Amino acid sequence: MTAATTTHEFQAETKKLLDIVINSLYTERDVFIRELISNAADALEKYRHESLTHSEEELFDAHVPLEITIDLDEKKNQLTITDTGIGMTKDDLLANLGTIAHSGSNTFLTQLAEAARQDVSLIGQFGVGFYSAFMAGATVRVRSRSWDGSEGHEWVSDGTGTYTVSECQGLHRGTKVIVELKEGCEDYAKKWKVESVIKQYSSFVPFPIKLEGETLNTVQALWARSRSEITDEEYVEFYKFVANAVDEPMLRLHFSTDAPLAINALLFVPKENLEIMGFGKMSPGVNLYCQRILIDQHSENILPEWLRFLKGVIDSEDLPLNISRQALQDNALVAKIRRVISKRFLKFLEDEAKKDEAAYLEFWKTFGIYLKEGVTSDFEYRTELGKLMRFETSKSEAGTPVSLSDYLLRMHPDQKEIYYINGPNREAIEAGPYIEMFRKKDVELIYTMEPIDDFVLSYLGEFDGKKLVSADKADLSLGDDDTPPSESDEKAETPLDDKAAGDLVSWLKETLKEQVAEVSISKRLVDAPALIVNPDGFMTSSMERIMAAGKFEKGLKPEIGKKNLEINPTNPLIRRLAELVKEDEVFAVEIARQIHDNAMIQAGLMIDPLEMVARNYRILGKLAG
Ligand SMILES: Nc1ncnc2c1ncn2[C@@H]1O[C@H](COP(=O)(O)OP(=O)(O)OP(=O)(O)O)[C@@H](O)[C@H]1O
Repeated sequence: MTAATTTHEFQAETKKLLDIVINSLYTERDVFIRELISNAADALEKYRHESLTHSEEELFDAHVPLEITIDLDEKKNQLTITDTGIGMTKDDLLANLGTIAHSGSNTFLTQLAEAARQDVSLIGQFGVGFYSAFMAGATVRVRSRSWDGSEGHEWVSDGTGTYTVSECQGLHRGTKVIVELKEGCEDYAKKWKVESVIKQYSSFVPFPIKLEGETLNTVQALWARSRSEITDEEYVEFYKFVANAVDEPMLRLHFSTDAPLAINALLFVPKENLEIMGFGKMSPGVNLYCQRILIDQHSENILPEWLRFLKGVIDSEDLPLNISRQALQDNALVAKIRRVISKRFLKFLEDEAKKDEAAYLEFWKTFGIYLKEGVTSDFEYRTELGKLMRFETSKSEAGTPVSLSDYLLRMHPDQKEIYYINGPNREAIEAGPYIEMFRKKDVELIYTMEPIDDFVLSYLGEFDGKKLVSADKADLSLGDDDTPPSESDEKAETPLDDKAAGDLVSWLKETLKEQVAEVSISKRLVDAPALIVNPDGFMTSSMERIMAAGKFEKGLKPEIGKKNLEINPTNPLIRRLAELVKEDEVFAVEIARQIHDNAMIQAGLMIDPLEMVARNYRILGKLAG
């Protein structure tokens, strides 16, 4: 150390991260070698990128080969990883190795702590990064010199609370990370151990990794090789490398095109969906290459956001090598590649489903939510995505969703629309009033049981030329014969006569004028006394409920638009109500309000249950005498 040594505190989040790394993740220590090699490879990629856009005179140490060297010293119990990459200036050291680069680092920390608690093997996918060095290191020294040739510096810390930075002369370009190993970590100074870790995690690093003079990896771009030459094992190894995964992928797509664009893509669908497991929104997992040179890691531009669950590599020779990351955002060529690959991937899923529907359903269960997100956020792929949607229906088995194409095959010849209804689960839907007429007429009804589903179907609008219509729509018609059961059904009650029905409707309109927009005689109810339907042509009850819940969370008063009430003139309660209006109007009002509330509950729209409970007790009290 020279006199110019300065001491610095780690940022609060960094301290927390170090604490997790040192105290909770020690069972996964091997990871630190992978993380440091991956940082070295990133630094080399960055240097290579700079070297493409600068002349040799502008580059410090331009002649030094691009590689990663690992040296071990058993006597000193020490492991050193050196790269000839872009290096860091003093400011870079302070900014990068004192703070956490992640945006939303607090959320990240909570998720990481949770992952450490649940299953430490998940942490690889979070990328703990440089700080993982402290899993095995008692002291970590980083000597670095930037590609701009400014003086080098040394950063030193024992990971507890502070670090020092001092000038360090005579360094080459790049970074040297010296890990002075803890007691119990002696193996990381032994060749057999380090070699096995590198072979397991880092065989696809695109720069030579030299361990004590011996090159361990064959630098290769797997995706650029022909499919027939690649073994399944190689694919799996590569997947583990790009996805930081420990298991095998669920699906794999490797394809290349020459026209209209030269693209080579190797994409994987993982087995698990960390996002639905509660680990927050995933960042994209596909890296963009041009002529086998990394242009954009975890690229946000090369695929639409809803395909963020994919891992892998996309390589296109058509992109300019020196394109900057900012320029990728609105580059027309990138947009074109995005379209070609997204369509190709969706076609792949369609083919997979044709080959093996059961296997596709596994995918659908885990990742279907992203395809639904695609429907609601990306108009472009609606037709393709429509074919990939799966829902349970009145004719599917419970737990086995079916495609819209299956639905079409079973449609009645004169049926013009595809129908769906939302509910919390199959039982609730089947016990509700909306399904009655569909059951009677043997018309298949799709059950939308996820909150997002009605939005998805509403965005889809139609499938194969048939409109998608919610069964809670007011002016729904299932064909000519809309009358409830009559002669054919022996148990059927005689309906109210027209005059009595008309009077009851007028009375209900007046009595419930604060609650409903319209009251009418139902053409679709079979057994239930009443149901709520939507005069709104776009929103379904489920959509309104979600919007209302959103408002409620923001502290705003949720408002549900007025609905229509349909009553069933053959239902005994409704027929009795018509008489009760004349005998005991006060009580009739209570019953009418309760019928309305019950129908609202069945529509999933009950907002103030307390008022209803009070009324319910009054009715029970009266009945009990
Ligand atoms: N060998 C290195 N050469 C140059 N810069 C480095 C090197 N190692 C780390 N850095 C710098 O330090 C930053 C922080 O590294 P760290 O590993 O903590 O996070 P990251 O690599 O950005 O993210 P992650 O590891 O989660 O992908 C890096 O972004 C990089 O700028």
